[in-house]
Amino acid sequence: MFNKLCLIGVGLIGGSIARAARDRGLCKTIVAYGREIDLDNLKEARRLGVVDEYFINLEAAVKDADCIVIATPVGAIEKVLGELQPYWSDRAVYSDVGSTKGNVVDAAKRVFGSVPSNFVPAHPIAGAEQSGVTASVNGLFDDKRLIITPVEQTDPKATASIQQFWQRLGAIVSIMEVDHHDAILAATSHLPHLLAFVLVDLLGRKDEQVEIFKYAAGGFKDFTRIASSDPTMWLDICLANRQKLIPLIQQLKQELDTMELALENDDSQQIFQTFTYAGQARQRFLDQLTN
Ligand SMILES: NC(=O)c1ccc[n+]([C@@H]2O[C@H](COP(=O)([O-])OP(=O)(O)OC[C@H]3O[C@@H](n4cnc5c(N)ncnc54)[C@H](O)[C@@H]3O)[C@@H](O)[C@H]2O)c1
Ligand SMILES: O=C(O)C(=O)C[C@]1(C(=O)O)C=C[C@@H](O)C=C1
Repeated sequence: MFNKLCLIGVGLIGGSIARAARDRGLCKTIVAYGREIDLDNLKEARRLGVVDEYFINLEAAVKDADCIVIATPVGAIEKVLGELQPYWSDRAVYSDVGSTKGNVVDAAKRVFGSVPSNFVPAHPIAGAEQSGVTASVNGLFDDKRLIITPVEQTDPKATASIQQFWQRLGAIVSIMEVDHHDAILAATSHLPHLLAFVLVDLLGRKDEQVEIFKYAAGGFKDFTRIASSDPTMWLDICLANRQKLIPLIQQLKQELDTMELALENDDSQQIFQTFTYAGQARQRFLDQLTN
């Protein structure tokens, strides 16, 4: 599909894109760009054969690349776009994988005046709590969703090219408005991560934390897996999407208040109804996953 794929940032997601692209023979050459502080990770990416070559010089990295994917934390994307601007090529298609899209589109507007027609914002809804190229895996995107959020200026040909790329990487592609993407993902990804971080923070500060964790098992482990996620990545996501996240935190506080009151009043009906409805709603989610 592409002659040269350049990944700006080759961590869990960038590395998994490279692996899938290689597996499926989608690109002749795959290279990565990183900063000097990323050198160990870049060397590891080369050693593992995830990329053919790595660069700490951006001009050399993007030279002759016909697809450039930004796979850094979302807080770094504006800086990366600024650095890419002098080498921006009309012959290439550009994309990103950031977990939030509004801030990426705003960053592109600030850097370029308007979103370049060959920049196609995208977000794979697949990942893990680990980071770095050593956490990258083959098949991460197989049958997983990927959302593309083109804007008015986006060239339909560039959108089609990124759509085809992700389909051939194994993903199920949807197209969505930027704002809608951020609202949906705030609910199903950003709020749960914030909750997991806050719960473990609360328990981890208690005097009896050693004992608490000693007797914690599956339920706690399942609920808190995502609290092991990278703090920088999640700081960036939560700040970038705070407008959508804050109203959800407020609704959650109300729901917790309702539950507290129900417990105080021994209101079994209210508690049972909530638990039953939640179980049914989760079943609908599971059914959708398998269909
Ligand atoms: N981890 C997930 O589950 C997941 C899922 C979907 C999307 N995302 C999004 O994908 C992006 C990457 O996440 P990840 O999990 O691969 O993170 P990661 O930490 O594994 O990889 C990010 C890489 O970017 C590099 N980097 C950071 N700043 C840079 C800069 N200014 N210039 C060049 N390189 C830089 C880092 O050295 C690192 O190798 C994030 O925007 C994240 O929101 C993550
Ligand atoms: O499974 C995980 O550990 C993830 O964090 C993956 C997950 C999520 O489902 O919330 C995290 C962030 C992404 O933007 C997309 C997917």
